[in-house]
Amino acid sequence: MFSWFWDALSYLGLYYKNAKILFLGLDNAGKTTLMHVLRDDRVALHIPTQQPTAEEVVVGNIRFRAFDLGGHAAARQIWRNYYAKVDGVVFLVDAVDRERFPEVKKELDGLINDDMLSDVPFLILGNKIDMPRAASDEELRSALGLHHLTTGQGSAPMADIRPIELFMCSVVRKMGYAEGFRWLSSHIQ
Ligand SMILES: Nc1nc2c(ncn2[C@@H]2O[C@H](COP(=O)(O)OP(=O)(O)OP(=O)(O)O)[C@@H](O)[C@H]2O)c(=O)[nH]1
Ligand SMILES: [Mg+2]
Repeated sequence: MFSWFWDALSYLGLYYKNAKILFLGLDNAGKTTLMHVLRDDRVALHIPTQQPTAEEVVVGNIRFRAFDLGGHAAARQIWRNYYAKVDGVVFLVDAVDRERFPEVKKELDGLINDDMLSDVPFLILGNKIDMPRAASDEELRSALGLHHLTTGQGSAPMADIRPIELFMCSVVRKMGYAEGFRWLSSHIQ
């Protein structure tokens, strides 16, 4: 209802949704790099994240409170502490590191099947496509078993279906993730 009104406001940059999103994924996937590109519009060097950090970032018409959680095995133990009242998950994958695809799949399956996240949209970002060896969209879908899980890149709300979709990107080249965030924002109430 009145969607033209909200569209007009967001066009003018006057209306922001507020959303809590989590940046998850294995260590070295690019979560902190993405966080800083969104916040400062620049690529900085990062050491592996030890302590979770929260930042306010604005993408399109959404003001996100984004939580950057470490991805190494010990850090994954505390991911669950952040699941309450989450509006969206951004799950980053290093598309170059094929050896770890099984480990990625295991973690992603665990998240997708977690009761606390059962209504939460998942934006999966296949990162580092600036590297020539990076897996293609198709290869990554196969490796992660996404073919029967993803719900399409359209923005139309789907009744009773939890949105999950893969977008390929390069955070350092600032390519691809904006489409993903636009998709995610269209699925956050
Ligand atoms: N080639 C390439 N490298 C990237 C890209 N994004 C991130 N990286 C590199 O990947 C490495 C890991 O990035 P981080 O952002 O620290 O990864 P993280 O997911 O925060 O890792 P943890 O904090 O350990 O969980 C860094 O060397 C980044 O420069 C990208 O789009 N392309
Ligand atoms: Mg990090």
